[in-house]
Amino acid sequence: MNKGLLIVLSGPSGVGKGTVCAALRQKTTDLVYSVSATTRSPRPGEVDGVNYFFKTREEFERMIEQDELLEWAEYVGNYYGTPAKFVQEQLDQGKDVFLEIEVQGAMKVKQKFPDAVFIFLAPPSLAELEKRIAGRGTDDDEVIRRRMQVARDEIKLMEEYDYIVVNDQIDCACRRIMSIIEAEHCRKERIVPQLTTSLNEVL
Ligand SMILES: Nc1nc2c(ncn2[C@@H]2O[C@H](COP(=O)(O)OP(=O)(O)O)[C@@H](O)[C@H]2O)c(=O)[nH]1
Ligand SMILES: Nc1ncnc2c1ncn2[C@@H]1O[C@H](COP(=O)(O)OP(=O)(O)O)[C@@H](O)[C@H]1O
Repeated sequence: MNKGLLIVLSGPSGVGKGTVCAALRQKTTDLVYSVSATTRSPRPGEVDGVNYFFKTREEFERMIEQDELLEWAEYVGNYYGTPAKFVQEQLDQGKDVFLEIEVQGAMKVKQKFPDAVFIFLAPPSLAELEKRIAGRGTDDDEVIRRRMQVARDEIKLMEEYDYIVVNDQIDCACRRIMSIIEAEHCRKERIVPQLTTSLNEVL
């Protein structure tokens, strides 16, 4: 078992993962956020090394070959992946690491880190999801159509997750995620090994 908690948040495009993560960042100081590598072009305002590490396809494929990624996936025509070294270093230091990734990648993390915590951020409805993707104004009609198609398949995998948080309101979704993390820290599998020293007379 890792010293820190690995928390994986997934959910369909447009459900509000980025928005909820930004709100979580403001409310929590004790989570470390992994920065992914991607071949997608930066959106206005996105900064290399902050939002993503922006890579060419050749650079990304080299990272795959050199086993630098904890997981990776191809999503709507682009590669996305989690740099492994940073995540492992933080977990080894006892830090809780937060990954915001799509569903195929989350399933790969599940194979490598069975004790990670998997949270699915669900939309209140498909109509609301489409409204949010379109309302964001970053994708053309064809990309919106493809993201909605992928979303249907992603929602089918919801059962594979430990927790489902409906993103009806940003603050409520954040509160639920923070409660899940808090509860996971109290799981006996995690806490008993830490208590064996302090409670050694009875344990
Ligand atoms: N597997 C995997 N998915 C990622 C990673 N980073 C981001 N994603 C996911 O890739 C999808 C597309 O991300 P992006 O292009 O930023 O669009 P948006 O999140 O839908 O606004 C989202 O579902 C992200 O959660 C990663 O490192 N690995
Ligand atoms: N709870 C919510 N209620 C209404 N709109 C939301 C909510 N959460 C996010 N949004 C909006 O939905 C759109 C998509 O959110 P975003 O965070 O970009 O999604 P994702 O990262 O999952 O693709 C944004 O315009 C955002 O402001």
